[in-house]
Amino acid sequence: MTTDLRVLRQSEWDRWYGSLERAFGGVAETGPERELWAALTETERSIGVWDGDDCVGTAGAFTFSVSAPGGTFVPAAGVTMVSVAATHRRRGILTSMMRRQLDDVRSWGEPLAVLTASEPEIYGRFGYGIATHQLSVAIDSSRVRIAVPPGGENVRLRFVPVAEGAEACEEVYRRTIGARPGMLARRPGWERLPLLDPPSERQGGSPMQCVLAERDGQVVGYARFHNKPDWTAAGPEGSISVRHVDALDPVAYAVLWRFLCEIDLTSAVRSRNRPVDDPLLHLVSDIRRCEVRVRDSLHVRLVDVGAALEARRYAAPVDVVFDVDDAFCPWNTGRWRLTGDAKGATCVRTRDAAELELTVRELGAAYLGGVSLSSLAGAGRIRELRTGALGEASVAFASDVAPWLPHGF
Ligand SMILES: CC(=O)SCCNC(=O)CCNC(=O)[C@H](O)C(C)(C)COP(=O)(O)OP(=O)(O)OC[C@H]1O[C@@H](n2cnc3c(N)ncnc32)[C@H](O)[C@@H]1OP(=O)(O)O
Repeated sequence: MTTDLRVLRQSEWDRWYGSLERAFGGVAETGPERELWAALTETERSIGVWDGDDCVGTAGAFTFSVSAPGGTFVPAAGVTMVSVAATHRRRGILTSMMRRQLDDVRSWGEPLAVLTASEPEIYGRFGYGIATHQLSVAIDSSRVRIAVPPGGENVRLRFVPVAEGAEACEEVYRRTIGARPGMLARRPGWERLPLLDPPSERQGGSPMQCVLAERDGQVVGYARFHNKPDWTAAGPEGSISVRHVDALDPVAYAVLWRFLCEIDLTSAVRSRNRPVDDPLLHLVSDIRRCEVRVRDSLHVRLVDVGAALEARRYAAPVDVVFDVDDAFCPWNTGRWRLTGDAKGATCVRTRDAAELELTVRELGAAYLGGVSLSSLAGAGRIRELRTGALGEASVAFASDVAPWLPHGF
């Protein structure tokens, strides 16, 4: 069997996307979802694998800018829409697409590739490391109270139609992204993504509802959610499924969570994607009645080790020589001296003795400051060759605020 791997043509998009949909189970998306993904697909950065007229492999790459420790933004390829037809699985088609894609990303000059994985086991072999995690929380809101700091009485909440509130919500999002690593600066068109409201995302609940938080007439936060009514012999047991909560200050944030937890006729509030250091964890009266689960979120791949490590800032002065092994992108393999602090960094090739030995996966995992180098070393994934180098680098790589990817792509 011979297959043809090539850049996607606009005229092929429908067949290409249909092949992707089938690989994810074959349940067709709604019209608005399909239309949005068609508009967002960057065909010239996407590849398809064809067996005759049949599309048997898909992979896309969005043009992203990802927030990094120190408040910088790093150009990144947002790897997406990866699939191989079930009829053609496990004969190397994914590997061939990853090969082509990482070569392309390198030629585009983007130091990073990032993705969210359908299964976390798939991408490590291509040099991706798990850099951010997310919490899912299920709050027993019949028992848990939310503590609001002083000033809550000055925050006014009001329902607005989702479309009417969209611009104000997007502005709040825009103002929050620099504060956490791992967030995406949304390019024009992407503001439509959080407004998608397909039944598959509603957890059996209502269409998306939107509440704005305002102070002195200014929007300072918002919550979007679904309300799922339920009745038992004992009375109402409705639940709230949170889609988004963002606020510009702690008071507005707490007021929004209190609102979500106190909606009449409901006794549970669930959210599938919160930061691992979400202040919510400190607002609740009873953490044991908030089921919390952690999972992987953004996987990061350093496509150009030198450029990537220079593009972020460091929490403490660091001067360390890494010996990097990168089997899939050998141009990264070798010794690199990173010298940096909170103001900037250089990362250049060196012949000096190596101080830390690792693979490019560990650098990807630690890149956004949410996974510590010491923790990776504890798992035997990093070798310290100069005593003290690990601790110094680990402190420097850390981020005060946990990195977080607020939405998939
Ligand atoms: C960023 C995203 O879009 S994530 C979405 C990924 N897509 C999906 O999950 C859709 C359903 N699955 C698929 O389409 C396919 O099974 C894919 C894309 C995951 C894998 O495609 P394939 O062409 O079968 O992979 P390929 O043959 O190149 O496998 C390469 C290696 O990865 C391994 N591998 C592939 N898929 C998986 C998996 N799901 N779990 C664990 N290992 C895997 C293979 O065993 C192989 O290992 P080896 O090199 O040690 O032999």
